[in-house]
Amino acid sequence: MDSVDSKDAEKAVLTKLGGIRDRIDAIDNQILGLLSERAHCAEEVGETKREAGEKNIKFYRPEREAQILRRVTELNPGPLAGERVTAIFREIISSCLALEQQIKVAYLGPAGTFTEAAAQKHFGQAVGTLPFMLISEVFREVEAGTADYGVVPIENSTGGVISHTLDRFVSSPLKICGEIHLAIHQNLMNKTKDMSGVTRIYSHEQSLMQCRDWLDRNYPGVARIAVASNAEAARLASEDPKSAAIAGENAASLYDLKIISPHIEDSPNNVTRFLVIGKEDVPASGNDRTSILISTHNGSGALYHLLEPLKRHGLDMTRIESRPAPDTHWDYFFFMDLNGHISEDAMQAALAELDDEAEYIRVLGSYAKAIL
Ligand SMILES: O=C(O)C(=O)C[C@]1(C(=O)O)C=C[C@@H](O)C=C1
Repeated sequence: MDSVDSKDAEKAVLTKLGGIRDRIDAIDNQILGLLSERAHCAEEVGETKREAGEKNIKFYRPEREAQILRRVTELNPGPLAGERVTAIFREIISSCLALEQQIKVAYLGPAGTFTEAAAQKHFGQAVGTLPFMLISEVFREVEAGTADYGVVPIENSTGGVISHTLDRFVSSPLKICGEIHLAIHQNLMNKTKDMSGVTRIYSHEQSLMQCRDWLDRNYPGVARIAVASNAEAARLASEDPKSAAIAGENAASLYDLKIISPHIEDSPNNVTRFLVIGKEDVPASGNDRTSILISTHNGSGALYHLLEPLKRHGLDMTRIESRPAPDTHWDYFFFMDLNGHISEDAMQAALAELDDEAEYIRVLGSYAKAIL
């Protein structure tokens, strides 16, 4: 191609791009107009809720949000992935909710942890988030009303259950208002991107466990040091060139660290489940889970008697965990997750029978199942 031809070709590309960009500008104008219209609707919803003057007005409606997100994901014609569409609509709803009320969400910190990422995934960027260093502090802040909701980890697909969270439910009056599933990607990071002089790798014990095989293969001689959180690990690595950290991308950008090896978790399906805790009961969304806390007398067939009514009423139990009771009165508490909502007939009938059978039973919450 001579230079005249190549100039013509370049011009043609620019003309074509210019045309497409004009279309994008026109679409953006429409999106902006529609966003503004939606935001006005949210303001109207807020005013209507205020006018209704209920004592405990619920501006945040997790069941409604779940329905919206499921609907748009189902309708999504592509080519954007469902997960991307959900994330975009989450932010729209988050910004609309902020027009109604500024809610505060406490989470297991510090900033840069996966729990922060989970809180942002669920509530969007327009809510105020407050980090606390202990799971019990997150519960306390919500119980005291300093925060409206809390986000705490409950289980990881590799590391198992987070017993601090389960145990806290035994003494707390709080309810479970939602769940969040977050794909966890662990990354090896340090200040220089050079591992030659590194003698220590810091991380949370759960993260070290999730990367154990990878570390055995790649850094068998480097000491692994468990610290309070991944973010703390990143902070330590940012202050010491002889150390590295295993943490999420949030922590890398927060502490200005460079990622040496991304996605080093042993299991490609490494997911952590988080719970949203609050003071309210959540109405049914159409695809819900119910968590209960139950204890029974010790004795032969005790657990069978708890499970039998569930089977008879056709309820699926998706998880059962046992924890020792904090006093000697009962031996064990069981945490059960059941498919369905407390307002459904089968659930009510089964729980009424369990109430007769059990020493103690409490519904921790019925809430929408996690969305993407
Ligand atoms: O439908 C409501 O109740 C609203 O407040 C509107 C809206 C939304 O933007 O769609 C905002 C916040 C709620 O958590 C749920 C939905």
